[in-house]
Amino acid sequence: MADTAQTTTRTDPTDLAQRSAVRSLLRLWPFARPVRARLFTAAFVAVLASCVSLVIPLVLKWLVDGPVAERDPGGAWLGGAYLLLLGLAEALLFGLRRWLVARPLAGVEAAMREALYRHVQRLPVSFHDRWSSGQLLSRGTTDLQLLRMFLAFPLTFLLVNGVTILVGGALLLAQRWSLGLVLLAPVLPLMVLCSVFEAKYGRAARRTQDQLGDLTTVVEESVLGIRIIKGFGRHRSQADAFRKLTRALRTSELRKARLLAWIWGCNTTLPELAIGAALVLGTLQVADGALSAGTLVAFLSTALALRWPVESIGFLLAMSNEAATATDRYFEVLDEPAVDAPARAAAAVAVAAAAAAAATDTPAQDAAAVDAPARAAPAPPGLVFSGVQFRYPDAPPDSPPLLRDITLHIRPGETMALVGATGSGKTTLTALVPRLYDPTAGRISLDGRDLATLGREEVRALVAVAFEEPTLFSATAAENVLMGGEDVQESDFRRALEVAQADGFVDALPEGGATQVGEQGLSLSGGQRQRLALARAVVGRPRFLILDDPLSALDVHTEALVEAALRQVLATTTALVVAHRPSTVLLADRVALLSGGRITAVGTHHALLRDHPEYATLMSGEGEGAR
Ligand SMILES: Nc1ncnc2c1ncn2[C@@H]1O[C@H](COP(=O)(O)OP(=O)(O)OP(=O)(O)O)[C@@H](O)[C@H]1O
Repeated sequence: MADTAQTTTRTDPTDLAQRSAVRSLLRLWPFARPVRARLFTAAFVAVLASCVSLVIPLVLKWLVDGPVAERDPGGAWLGGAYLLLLGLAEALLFGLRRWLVARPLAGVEAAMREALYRHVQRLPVSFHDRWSSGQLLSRGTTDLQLLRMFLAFPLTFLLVNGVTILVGGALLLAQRWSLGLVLLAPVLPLMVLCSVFEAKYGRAARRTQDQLGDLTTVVEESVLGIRIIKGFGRHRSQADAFRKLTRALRTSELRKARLLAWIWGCNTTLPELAIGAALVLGTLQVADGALSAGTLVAFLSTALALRWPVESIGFLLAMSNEAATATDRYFEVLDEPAVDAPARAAAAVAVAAAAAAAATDTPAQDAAAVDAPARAAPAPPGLVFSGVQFRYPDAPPDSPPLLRDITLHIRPGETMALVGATGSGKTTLTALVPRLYDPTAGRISLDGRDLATLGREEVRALVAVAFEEPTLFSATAAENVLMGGEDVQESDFRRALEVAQADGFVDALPEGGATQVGEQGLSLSGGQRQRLALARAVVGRPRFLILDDPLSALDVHTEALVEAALRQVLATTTALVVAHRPSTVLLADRVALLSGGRITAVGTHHALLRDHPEYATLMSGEGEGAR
């Protein structure tokens, strides 16, 4: 998984070189827009606070040249009071800034997280095949935290520091232009150094954040696969993989720390040298009587007040770069096209092309050659596959399609068993019906309606599925079942439990249906999980039921009970059931044999046993690929 993540989510170094942090960060605007008033007010308040701090040196100048020089204690007390008030005002303004942004920015982070989650849910399964869960998790957690921190801190303070440095620089020049020039001498070299730093840090930040995603994947897999790890004694190899990744991450973090230390050093040393030089020159000028002591104090106080804004630019740039990287990573997911719209639009275009071609008999017919005949004729009721072809998006382009010219008609109310060797594509074929993937050619129709033109909601209302690997969520047993249908009644719930022979064990759970089944339902046995998944599939009384070997983890006795109950459900629905064993096949009215990517035979179990040696071998469990 970690490897997958590396190949699918790493950014090309040339992309990084061309990447502009500002352009990346500008993409945050739609999310920040609703709180823009607060953000702008907070920035204004912070600029005001910073300017207040620059007034302090001017009061000092007045204090030193006035009351102190004239030995006026009353004036000195007054000066002290002014300084205290200015300090207090600065602190209050900064406090106000923080109050202004804290709550709205938590809202921005939540909205971005919600948008990401919603979008991830709508992304095609092929996206999830490519992306590791850790990379998605780290985008939804660490990256979004970085973005909130950027909006709260560097975004404001880069502006505040910029304004402070400009105003402070003007004050320095106004107080003593020759000393001001000495002090501002490092500005140009620092700007060059900062831009070099920014480019290098951007690359290091990207690497670190990707590595963090890989690490999250390994941790997640280790937690979910703890039984396998313990069962096979794989602690050491898992620990080695983890250590390798943590070391790589540590190296990247150290590189970032080194870069930060380097820019911090430059941002501290060069201004300090300039202040030192200005101090020496200023003292000589005071000694010569060319400069008042108060002006020198004010000058140096202003210079010292500018120290923090200059020094902090390094880490503000670092945080901004990390935020730009986090934005890129966030939008890499958000920019992925979601399932429904394009597929439906494409289908509509193809249907229109076929209809137009059929009407005019123009060359457009060739363009829609694969689909046109199937689309022109209305499909009969039931579940119909017409010339369906499928290739996984990540399969090599020169490889033959996994499914080719699949043509199959499951009549309304009929149950069709799908039999084939391991890896022949049975699961893939069933995955096309709930539109987990769309066929690369051909058409599937449900009661005459083209599947490609149906929205997710419509497909979900018509089709229910139970996969071989039953997935449960960390919720109660009842919630896991009820998510299989809309507006499900208590009576439907009990019926579904009975059909799946799950009522006995669910009632025996400490809190019955209200018992939490734990992450992935791991607190239940494999057979219990499968029965709950089956109950979920039948609870909504779907018109079309897709079962992928749903009885494989049941003991012989329970399997017989579930089969008996399933027969009743199958009698009222149109079903496609992947079957590996004769007992499951016997639930079906007819059987389709999938071989070499095609349906090579359709008939009753007994007829196929008699006429098709391949089928007989599969059912006897003798074939190499049979299960
Ligand atoms: N997401 C995917 N991306 C690329 N190839 C895949 C993907 N999922 C499955 N395949 C490949 O497609 C082929 C068919 O897999 P599928 O799971 O449909 O077979 P199956 O007949 O259901 O097998 P089994 O009986 O073992 O469950 C396999 O060679 C598999 O490696």
